[in-house]
Amino acid sequence: MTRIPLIAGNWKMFKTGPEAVDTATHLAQACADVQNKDIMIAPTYVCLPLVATAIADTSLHLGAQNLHFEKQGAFTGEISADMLAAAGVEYVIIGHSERRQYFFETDETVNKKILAAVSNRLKPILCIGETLAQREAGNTFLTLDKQVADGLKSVDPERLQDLVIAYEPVWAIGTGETAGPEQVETVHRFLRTLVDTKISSDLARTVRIIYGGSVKPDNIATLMCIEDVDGVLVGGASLDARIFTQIVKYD
Ligand SMILES: O=C[C@H](O)COP(=O)(O)O
Repeated sequence: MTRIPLIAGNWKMFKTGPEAVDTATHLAQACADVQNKDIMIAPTYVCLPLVATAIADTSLHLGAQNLHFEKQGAFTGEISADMLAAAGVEYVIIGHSERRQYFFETDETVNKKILAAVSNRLKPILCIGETLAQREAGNTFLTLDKQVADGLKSVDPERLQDLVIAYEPVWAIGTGETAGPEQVETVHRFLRTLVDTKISSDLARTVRIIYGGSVKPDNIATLMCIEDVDGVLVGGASLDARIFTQIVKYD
């Protein structure tokens, strides 16, 4: 089973519209010759239509950083899945640890968001990861098991064909700390086995499991050599088109 690597950039709350268009345009030009890799960028909501236009005739894919699970309604400040789809969005990041930590997202709301995403043919990137305290308490696998099981609860596996799972140890995000290759290999193998045993063997073969947490040009090759690592979710190092291009073109 060949899984096309996904190199995804999460721009978090950075860049104005013109800055996002400029970075996306430079990235698209620099990566025009890249084959057999999916490159995705996720700007802020207000930049989505601008970036969608800027990358329309390029190989780049567009993602959003969040969504609301309701279709519409009195939810001030929120955006629904079908609004994202109508804006040209293809992927959506769900359950990022910053959303869980600062905006009190739970596995239950993550689950509703996954359901809303797949109902609107958006490709969900389910973010999971243990905190340092959970790792030190020996609860890494327990934490990840729960996040996957609860996050994907009651979702028909047939609708998860485009699912991406992003393993992002919370202690490695924006800290310069990267999980060691053995740690990443062990967790990714665990996650694929988990999908196999608890959800579907077919899905276990196709699901892309990507790594996030201080990915940089100097560690990307090591990470991508690891079995069961199907790509990366990059924060800080995706903000500069030149640096992100080095990550995309790691080989
Ligand atoms: O979504 C991306 C992750 O939070 C990783 O961020 P980072 O590459 O800045 O550590």
